[in-house]
Amino acid sequence: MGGQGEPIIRFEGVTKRYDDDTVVLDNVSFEIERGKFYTLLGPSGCGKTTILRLIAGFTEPSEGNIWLSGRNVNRVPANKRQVNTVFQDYALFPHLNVFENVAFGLRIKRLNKQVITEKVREALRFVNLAGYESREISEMSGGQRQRVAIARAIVNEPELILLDEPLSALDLKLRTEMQYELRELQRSLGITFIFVTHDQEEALAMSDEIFVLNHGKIQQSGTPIDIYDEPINRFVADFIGESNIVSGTMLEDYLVEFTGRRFECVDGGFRPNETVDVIIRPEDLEVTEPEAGQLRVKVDSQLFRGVHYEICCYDSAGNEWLVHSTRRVTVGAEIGLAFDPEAIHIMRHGETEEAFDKRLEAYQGAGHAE
Ligand SMILES: Nc1ncnc2c1ncn2[C@@H]1O[C@H](COP(=O)(O)OP(=O)(O)OP(=O)(O)O)[C@@H](O)[C@H]1O
Repeated sequence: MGGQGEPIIRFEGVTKRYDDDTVVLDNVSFEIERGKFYTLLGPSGCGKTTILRLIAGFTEPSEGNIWLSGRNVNRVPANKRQVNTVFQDYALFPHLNVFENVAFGLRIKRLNKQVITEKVREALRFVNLAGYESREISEMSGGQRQRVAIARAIVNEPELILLDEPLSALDLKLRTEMQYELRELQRSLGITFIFVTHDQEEALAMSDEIFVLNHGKIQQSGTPIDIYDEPINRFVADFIGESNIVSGTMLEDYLVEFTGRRFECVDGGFRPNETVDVIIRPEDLEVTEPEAGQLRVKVDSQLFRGVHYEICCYDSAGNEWLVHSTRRVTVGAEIGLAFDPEAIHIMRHGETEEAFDKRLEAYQGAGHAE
């Protein structure tokens, strides 16, 4: 096994192609550090499960290399890898009780009886299921089954646990509880978790690092705050939360034009007069009197959402603006919308992280600060 500084997983130019030549992962490279909670986030079919299957060894890359703790595992079978997977349907054995489900892997390893009992009890304590040892799986609720599946993974003391949409079968309340519990469990065990979900709120709440995927490519990776605050392209901005996205022109560094007006912003590094996507989050727009805002819009509809009103408006060019405001407005009225330069996020249309990094490097190389 590699040293502490070594990433636990490294993908280098990994492409996965199926027989009919469909490319489901396209030249993907990333590193996973030890002891963190990672999330693979993206819409259905974007390649999340394929990445987990490649890590676990259930499938091989068509091109590129995969390293686990510094060792190339391209041809290493699943049972020779120190990886445990928690599947969406938990894949528990219905004919075995809770204890035997958790003990299964240890029995295969032929550990002695007393060691098995101790380890299973400890794993069940960790997931708050002490006392449930002799229960049948059919007598357990969805959330409890989920915990059994996790106990079964952690009892093997793996360095890495892969979780493929493990919360998707649970109702909203239980799901939120389990999100919290899983996060706490990962922190206290210090094991690397790689969690797959298509739910952006879940990803934001749980992760140290998120990889946003689309069409077999990593669109952006970073902390939840990085990804939420500085989405790299229209896809990420849209996928990660509600956003207002309009077309604009970058006139020069820190000056952008959209809706026929010029606005100061905090982004640079674009070509003069480059067409860009301009993004402003609904919560960054403030409702003002019509003449006091930078934008003048007409209110089309308003919904009460508990913590705020969700207001849908249109400007005179026909652009839709979604606003989250604690202030109630009148449908049909004209209002103003105010925002800070920091609230304006500028993106090159369809730009990937790789292209973004190159652009930023060139920009900084030309003597600009970030
Ligand atoms: N054995 C296979 N043969 C051919 N195509 C496959 C195979 N397995 C997966 N695919 C295709 O690969 C693509 C990516 O699948 P994958 O399961 O990785 O997506 P996902 O992001 O996990 O989606 P979901 O959220 O729906 O589970 C899909 O278009 C899928 O149809």
